[in-house]
Amino acid sequence: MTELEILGLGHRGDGLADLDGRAVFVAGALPGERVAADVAGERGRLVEILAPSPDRIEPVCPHYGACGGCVLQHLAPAPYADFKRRLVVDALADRGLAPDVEPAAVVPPGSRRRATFAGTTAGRTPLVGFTEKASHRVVPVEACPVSVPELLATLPALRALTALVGTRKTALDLAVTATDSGADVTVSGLSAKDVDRLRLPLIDLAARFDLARLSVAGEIVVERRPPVVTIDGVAVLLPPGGFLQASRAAEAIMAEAVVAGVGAAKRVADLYAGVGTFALRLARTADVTAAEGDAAAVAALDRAARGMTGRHRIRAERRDLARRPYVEKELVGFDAVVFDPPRAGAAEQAGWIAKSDVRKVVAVSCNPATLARDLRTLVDGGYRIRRVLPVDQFLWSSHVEVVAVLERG
Ligand SMILES: C[S@@+](CC[C@H](N)C(=O)[O-])C[C@H]1O[C@@H](n2cnc3c(N)ncnc32)[C@H](O)[C@@H]1O
Repeated sequence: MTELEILGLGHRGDGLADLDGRAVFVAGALPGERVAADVAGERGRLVEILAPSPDRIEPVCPHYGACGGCVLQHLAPAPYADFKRRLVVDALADRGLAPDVEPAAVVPPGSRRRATFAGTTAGRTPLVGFTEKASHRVVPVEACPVSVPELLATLPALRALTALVGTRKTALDLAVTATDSGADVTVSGLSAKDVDRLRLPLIDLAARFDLARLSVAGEIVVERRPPVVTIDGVAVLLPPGGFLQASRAAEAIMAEAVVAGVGAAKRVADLYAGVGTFALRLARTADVTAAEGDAAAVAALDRAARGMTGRHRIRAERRDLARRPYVEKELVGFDAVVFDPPRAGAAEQAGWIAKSDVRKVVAVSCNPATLARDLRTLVDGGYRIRRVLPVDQFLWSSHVEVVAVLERG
């Protein structure tokens, strides 16, 4: 057992101590605390809090600590929001960037509308929940203060589905989105053969639990109601397992920052557009070219765009932007570019934007490290960072979204 003084928080939310000149990370410990820990390598297992921080609070979730979903429920709201902001400040500083970073906008509890549960069995008992931190073990959950009630209301259906599938070596991935028309459930970890074997009971299960749609192993097994989400008043029919911002509240904050960042631009490129979270809003004031790699998302956006009235045109294009980014000459004529890539960022694409004459750029990202790399490229190309807004979409996790607005000159 070793006594440690906790000096700060690491970027995964663990307490950070210095032991004879080397860093030790202690999950559950807070800055300013003195703790006893079992240390192995760079990890310390918290055994006892000898002197607690005044910022320590009681976690709201009964599964906190066992479930690997949340890491910072024990930290008071103000230092917690500051931690999220610091993640962004530090990532930018690592690339030599020091713009003003606004306070993090934190979403309320109970606002997450999509989650991937894990389903397994213990004997014949189905267990549905989230996995433990750094392990495949499933921690069954009854509550999840992060999620909208509609997500939790699917737990009985997910348990019945897991029981129906029976014992397997690896847990099922049960992705659920709470849509305007009910739960959209997408199961992976099964084969087409499993679907053939279980088709009728799966259809029956979807009816019994009133699921809007159930897709398994890439196939829509039953669609009882089209799973629709409304984006800025436009109905979008979601493709199974397609991307959607995890919280409607976060989506609203991010979209407002994107629309304000684009400002009066009349021709906008929305790159990595998904089903149109930003494009549909931007089309209120601008012609939008929306590029996205996922064919089903492009089709959904195209269909939604055709259904809107009183807005500008959206041209939806399927394109792999990692292999075929918008190059300098294709960017001519756009007043603004929005890009919102996956975690790996948009290194190539940012390189081309940096060479372009586009006046305004809005970068949206769920990974501060790759965002910082891409912003560095843009700044080196002559852009100035006008705004950086961290958005805490993934409550009590160590993840953060960011919207950054840049302008040429
Ligand atoms: C973080 S999501 C953002 C989607 C959208 N902007 C939104 O807010 O809903 C990233 C999107 O990039 C798409 N994507 C991933 N890799 C891509 C690639 N190489 N080329 C084009 N799109 C890609 C994904 O399908 C996903 O829709």
